[in-house]
Amino acid sequence: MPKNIVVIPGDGIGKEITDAAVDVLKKIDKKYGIDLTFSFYDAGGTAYDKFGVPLPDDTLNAAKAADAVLFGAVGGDKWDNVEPQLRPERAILGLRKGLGLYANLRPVQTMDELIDYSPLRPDIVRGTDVLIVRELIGGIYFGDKCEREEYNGTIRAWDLENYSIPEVERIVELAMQAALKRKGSVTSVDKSNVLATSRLWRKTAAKVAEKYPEVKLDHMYVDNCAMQLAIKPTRFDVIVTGNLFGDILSDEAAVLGGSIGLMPSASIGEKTSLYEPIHGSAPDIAGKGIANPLGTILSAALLLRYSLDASAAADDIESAVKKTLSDGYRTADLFSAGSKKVDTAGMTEAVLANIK
Ligand SMILES: NC(=O)C1=CN([C@@H]2O[C@H](COP(=O)(O)OP(=O)(O)OC[C@H]3O[C@@H](n4cnc5c(N)ncnc54)[C@H](O)[C@@H]3O)[C@@H](O)[C@H]2O)C=CC1
Ligand SMILES: CC(C)CC(=O)C(=O)O
Ligand SMILES: [Mg+2]
Repeated sequence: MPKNIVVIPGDGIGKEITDAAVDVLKKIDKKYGIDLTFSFYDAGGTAYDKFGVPLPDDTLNAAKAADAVLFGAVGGDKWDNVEPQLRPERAILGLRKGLGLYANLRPVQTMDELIDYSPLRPDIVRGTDVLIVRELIGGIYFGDKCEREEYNGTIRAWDLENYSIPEVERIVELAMQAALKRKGSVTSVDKSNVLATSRLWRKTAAKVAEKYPEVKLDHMYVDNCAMQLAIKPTRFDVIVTGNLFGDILSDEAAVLGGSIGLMPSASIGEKTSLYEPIHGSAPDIAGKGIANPLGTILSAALLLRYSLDASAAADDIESAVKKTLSDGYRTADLFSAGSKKVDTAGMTEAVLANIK
């Protein structure tokens, strides 16, 4: 049975990086005979320009029916004045909600080959291996919001943060399960000294943890966590947190790996899963052919492992990426004297050459 991969390039560098990952998947498919088929759909500003909506029904329906979704990124200054409900970012939020993708897994590792690319000291980042488990379809990104209302003689806007016990339970369960296969430690990150949602989060996390005596749970405030990631990242194994905090902490943690362009993610939930790099559409470099495709290529590896049960193929891609980096190939975001500077196409060719 062919496996149908729905590819949604989106905006900005989205097409450049998903093209690269599809080339890698095609080569892997030839080698392992997985029988992949690819179908391409619009989303984001690109879809808004064509159809007047950021997430056409066709795209959402195709994603729901797919074996897995590979997503690039959406957004860009061009659509800054579009009304909020039609902004490009609604496409990725709508896909996450529509597919029930409540968990976003963002692994961050510092490879020895890239130790010098972090702005942090090598002795601080060496050995970093963190899995950020971010709740993805709740919290402030999905609560009621008001763009503008009169209040006390002025104008205000607001966004509502809410979490229910089942929403917290299922994400903490997933983090606990992940920790069992890793170093057995979970840090639950919140702001329970201030926020009601965080107090519910913390209590619920502690309750779930009672079922996992072999996992060590600790709680940390998000402001401290942001600092600990910069001064002692190796203290973390699994971090579980809400939608907003997870979004911010994972961009920060990307610095530990060398570049945001390297960071993959898997969004999983009720049925079809979606795979995307953690970065956005990078309008500042879009169309130049210089984006780092490795975050998307590594997301394709996660797709093979989690959605298609093709672990050997996933390992193969990850080894090819490691070898390419240890051979010294670098896109501009990681370039320094002495390494071999390549553009998106050059990096993709180098990875393909390492899949024998
Ligand atoms: N999942 C998604 O579709 C996401 C979309 N966005 C959207 O993307 C747009 C741009 O947002 P920004 O805040 O600029 O974040 P961004 O992640 O797109 O870019 C931040 C910085 O990282 C660089 N960068 C990102 N990916 C790179 C890659 N693969 N290779 C080399 N350099 C890379 C960019 O050039 C830029 O300097 C916005 O419209 C935002 O809403 C942002 C995050 C996620
Ligand atoms: C564009 C946002 C909705 C998402 C984001 O920044 C992310 O998922 O990392
Ligand atoms: Mg983000």
